[in-house]
Amino acid sequence: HAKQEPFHVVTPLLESWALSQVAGMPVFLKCENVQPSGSFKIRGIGHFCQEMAKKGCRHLVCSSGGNAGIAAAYAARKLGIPATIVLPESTSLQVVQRLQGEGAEVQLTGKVWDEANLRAQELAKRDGWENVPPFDHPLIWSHLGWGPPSLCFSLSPPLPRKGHASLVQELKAVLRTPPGALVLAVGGGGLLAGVVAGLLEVGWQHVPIIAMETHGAHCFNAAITAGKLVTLPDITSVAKSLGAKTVAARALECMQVCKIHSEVVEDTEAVSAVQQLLDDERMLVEPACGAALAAIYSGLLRRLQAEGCLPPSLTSVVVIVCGGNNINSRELQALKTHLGQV
Ligand SMILES: COC[C@H](NCc1c(COP(=O)(O)O)cnc(C)c1O)C(=O)O
Repeated sequence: HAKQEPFHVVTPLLESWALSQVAGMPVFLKCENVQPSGSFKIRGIGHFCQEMAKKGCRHLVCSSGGNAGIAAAYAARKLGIPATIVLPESTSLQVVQRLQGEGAEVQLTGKVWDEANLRAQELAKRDGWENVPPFDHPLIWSHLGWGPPSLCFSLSPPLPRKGHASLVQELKAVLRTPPGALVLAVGGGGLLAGVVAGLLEVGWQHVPIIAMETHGAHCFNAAITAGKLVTLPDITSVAKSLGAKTVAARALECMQVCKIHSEVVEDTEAVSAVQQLLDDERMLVEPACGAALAAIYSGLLRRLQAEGCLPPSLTSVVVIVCGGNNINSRELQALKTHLGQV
């Protein structure tokens, strides 16, 4: 096999004057919203699909809240492999049309991602298709995960970073010195696991991570509080792309490797952050991404510093703008009306 180029692109790291004013320190935005599939997902999903194609996979099936599905459909088209994407019935027409535009077959089933995932697993079993996990697999993070992260990440040879971990390699190439903190959103925990893999790889495992969720999709925070994996009764947040009811086990294991602050914001704060990023930087992202931005816009970062959870002065903070396709101007207006934000 000739060396296959990854399907993701190197994304801009934008120093945001507006967000730096709000935070009182330099804020860098890692703009994963400009990935070809509309979110960071293509990093891990693209790598997974390329590995499956090498093994002769003949049909991909992926369950998704939308963005992993679009990444899988995009990768499948590039690989010339048929793809079936299974999503919750609440999936927007915009996402369904994008998936069909990528040539994928779309099946809508269940109220939340977990139910769509059961259907995808059935199809994979019945038809011998390869199931592309949206967040819970070492190839998505970029590692053949066996044993605790500290063991498997340190023992393995320094590989060219693939998967979601490739994002951290790009941060190192641009920043050279580590940021004071790194902010990201958590749904099933794949982005978190990939970023931790990348931080270990570049020797930045001491950089604190602020792991953001919205209330009603806070499966990671609930697991930390319980000290074990727990399953939320339902997903009640508007940030449907964070809508996994149980976080990946690897996300909890990452607590042993990096300093992770798990924080939960309200839907109103996440949607308000979406609006503020649009006004400040002229980029429109999903409420799932707004959850990460709310760490700055809601004053949470400053609060963590005031409470001594973070150093009082930080050289900089990187926010992963994860992007997402489940949004447009009409949907943003509908969300604001639904949440009582004029
Ligand atoms: C139900 O959905 C899970 C997954 N979305 C995950 C997701 C996340 C969280 O990433 P994770 O923690 O799941 O790796 C953040 N930001 C955006 C825009 C996302 O789409 C999906 O698309 O299937």
